[in-house]
Amino acid sequence: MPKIIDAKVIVTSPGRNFVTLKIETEDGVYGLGDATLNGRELSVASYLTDHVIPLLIGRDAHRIEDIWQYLYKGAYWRRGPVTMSAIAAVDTALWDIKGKLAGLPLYQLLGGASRDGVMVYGHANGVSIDETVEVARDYQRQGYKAIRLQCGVPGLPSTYGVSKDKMFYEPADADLPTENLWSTEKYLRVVPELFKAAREALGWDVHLLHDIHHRLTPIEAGRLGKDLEPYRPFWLEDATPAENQDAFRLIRQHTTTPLAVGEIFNSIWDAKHLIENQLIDYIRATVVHAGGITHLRRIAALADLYQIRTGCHGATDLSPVCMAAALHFDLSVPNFGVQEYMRHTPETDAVFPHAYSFERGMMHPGEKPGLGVELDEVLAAQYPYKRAYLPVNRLEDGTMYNW
Ligand SMILES: O=C(O)[C@@H](O)[C@@H](O)[C@H](O)[C@H](O)CO
Ligand SMILES: [Mg+2]
Repeated sequence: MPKIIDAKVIVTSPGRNFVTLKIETEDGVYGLGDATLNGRELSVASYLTDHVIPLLIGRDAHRIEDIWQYLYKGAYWRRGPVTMSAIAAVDTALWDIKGKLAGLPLYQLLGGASRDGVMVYGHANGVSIDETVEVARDYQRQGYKAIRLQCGVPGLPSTYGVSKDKMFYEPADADLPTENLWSTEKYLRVVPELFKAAREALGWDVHLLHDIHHRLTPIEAGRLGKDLEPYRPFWLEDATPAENQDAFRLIRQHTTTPLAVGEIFNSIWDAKHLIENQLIDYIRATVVHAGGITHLRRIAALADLYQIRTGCHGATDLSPVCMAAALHFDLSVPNFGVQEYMRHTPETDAVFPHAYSFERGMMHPGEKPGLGVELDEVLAAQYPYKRAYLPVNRLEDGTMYNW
């Protein structure tokens, strides 16, 4: 058996923080797993170093399911983003090891390719409608088949999704949380105008998406969904906070615009009611925050029974290790929908050399055994951890709100 003899956590910040688990086996094969939890990174690093790594030493790296169950059931305290990101990192690293030992890219172990490539969506943003549409046009020229549109809201100094750098979006931008202002009324006026302008400029042969980022009540989301129907959006993302899964029923009663949710979900229990009641169309749970490849496959299998497709989260805080894992999953899973792709900076890509590639709107995980991602530890050591928080949001009267 490939016995686990060592494991360690590597924290590096090549432009942003990443937490990576590296597991080594007796025969010199190692695997990597992403454990990055944006703005709360060191809690997962500690969970792994102090509480998980001692449990791994001496185990058979091939027993992925058993180790998953051991860490999930054995903790007694189930679920939660810290626990599930830590379990995800172990799970991903073990799949990487299994692929390397088999001499096969991971997607082959997951049943082989179900498609030729993975459709991804890019994040087009600008302070104004015109600027956003111009950036979207640029994505279209690069061959993107799906584009998410986010623009500034007139009257608000800043909002989710709009960045100074048009190529790289990074919300965790400060040593203490940046405070943003929010007005639902102002926002609801601008988004239909944005979609109208985008359809006029880009035509109908491109999928257009939008992220509400948890900011509307169900009835407000129903109204936005209805207002956008003439422009046929591919999806509306995170329309309302999903702690109350039944909130999505109210949105559904008012619009046929497809709904996507789940980037902050950490287990199948967060999605069970949404899926079984067909309250959503796309499930956005991803490898690192939802218990790894093993658990994500379980979520996708449940979703498939209800014709719900996958749309994995893929922002910059999901490391190239997670991106690679997601692409192997996407290529193999029967009910794939789309994959988010926010480019990493060249500094990040240099620390994590990888086999996955992008061409004309489609991505492929590559043919290297395992995940096909490396971690240059010498380079990583040059970028020490730097505290960085996600922003917070307040209404114009100062009330704390959802970011
Ligand atoms: O869909 C997305 O990409 C977002 O909602 C993210 O930018 C999200 O804000 C970050 O990943 C938070 O860490
Ligand atoms: Mg989102």
